Amino acid sequence: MKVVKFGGSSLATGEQVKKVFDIVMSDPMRKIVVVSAPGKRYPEDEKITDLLISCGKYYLKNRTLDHAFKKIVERYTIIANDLNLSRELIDQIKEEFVRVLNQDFSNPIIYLEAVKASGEDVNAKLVAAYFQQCGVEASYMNPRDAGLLVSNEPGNAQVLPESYNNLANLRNHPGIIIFPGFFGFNKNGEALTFSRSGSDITGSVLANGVKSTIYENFTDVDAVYSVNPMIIEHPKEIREITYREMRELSYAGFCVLHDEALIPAYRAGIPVHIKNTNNPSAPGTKIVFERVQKNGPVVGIASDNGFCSIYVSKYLMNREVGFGRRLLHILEKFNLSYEHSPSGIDDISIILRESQLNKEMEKEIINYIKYDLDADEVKMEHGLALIMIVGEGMRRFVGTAARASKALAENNINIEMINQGSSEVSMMFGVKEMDEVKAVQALYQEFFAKVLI
Ligand SMILES: Nc1ncnc2c1ncn2[C@@H]1O[C@H](COP(=O)(O)OP(=O)(O)O)[C@@H](O)[C@H]1O
Ligand SMILES: N[C@@H](CC(=O)OP(=O)(O)O)C(=O)O
Repeated sequence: MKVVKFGGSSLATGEQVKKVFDIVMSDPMRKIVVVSAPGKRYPEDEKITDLLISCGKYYLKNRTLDHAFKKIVERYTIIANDLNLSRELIDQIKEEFVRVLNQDFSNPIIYLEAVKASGEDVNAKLVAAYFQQCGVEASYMNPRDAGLLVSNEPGNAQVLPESYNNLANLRNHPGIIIFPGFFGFNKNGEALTFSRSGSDITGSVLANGVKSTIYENFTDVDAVYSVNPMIIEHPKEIREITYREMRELSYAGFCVLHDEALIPAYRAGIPVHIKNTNNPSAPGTKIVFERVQKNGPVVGIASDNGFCSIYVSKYLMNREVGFGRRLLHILEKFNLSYEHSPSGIDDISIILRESQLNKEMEKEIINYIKYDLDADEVKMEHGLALIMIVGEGMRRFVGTAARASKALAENNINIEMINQGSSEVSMMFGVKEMDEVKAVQALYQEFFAKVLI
């Protein structure tokens, strides 16, 4: 049995849904199909999930349907019409969105979660209706009926361990199951979503639950590339990558797969295969336990921006037992998570996502650190980009950091900080945001220009 996930780009139009159908039908092992809500048809287009967020917020405030609602119904209507689905189904879709928008308003956060989840839920019903119309035994599966239980963390839910046993029963379900991605239910029966792009997580969780032979994740690119294709044109394709390498790269900016989508598959030893809905015969990328080392130490280079650093210096910090703990405790008080913390004898930097902070908090944090920790200097630096070079081979190859630093120096890029991951499969370079693209290009030249993948 195989679990197959199709992302928003694979379901953005009726034509795309037909491709999805052909792909599923071409392999009788493909029994569980996880779907996202329709995504962008072209770069400036809007994703259904974004439209739902804006429409839900508006309805909550004004109790009237706005322009976003019209666009949502229009998108599903176009898709349904392209697939020759009945007028009745289109009316049901509209009624379903009106029903979701008129649910209990008492908890605005829970309300918005249900609205967000409805994009996937309605799409799964639509896709199931199309499969049935084509004469295939297929049915929509509600995550609540399947027992997909999640934690009470709106917009960032985690799967509860008991879900896996519940989901195992799907193995006995007749025909093809069309399962909405992106959300599950808490123990009160309320819909809660994973973080954005979380349908990838649903696919991986289902793959683990039913012990799928493989988890196939269909998207709109031929493979995972060694670098974001928006930065380098036609970058080298990765054929095989380990779970650990892929998790590092996903977390650091390879948005092709959600970084939390690897662990459930990994724990059950299920390989993940990234493939292209628009070119299903392309070999794609396999995510596996171990791979044969080819072509040097680095498998991929990811980057992301929107980071800041808190630099703290204090003479004899090295001798002060508990300094690090007290510093991190201050961040904990402000409910801040951090990414890295490179340190020296008398100083330490904490790298955080800027979006967690505002000016007020910033001032307060600096004061706390200055006075509670009696620091000599505390400063906040904004506008940082983090570049991550990743590869299991880095453990064995000598001189990877030197090659990377030399490539950056030759391109006149100042390195603000360097941090090697403890597992030695990743190395982080902090640069100014304005240097991000140039830095990725320089590193790509250094590590991939002469490689034959
Ligand atoms: N290293 C990479 N390899 C492949 N795609 C990448 C990479 N980094 C970023 N991407 C982007 O990820 C996109 C696919 O992810 P996403 O839009 O979430 O797909 P889906 O709609 O299938 O969920 C690609 O179109 C590509 O622009
Ligand atoms: N539709 C949700 C979940 C998702 O996974 O979407 P996509 O497959 O288009 O990344 C989102 O936009 O976040």
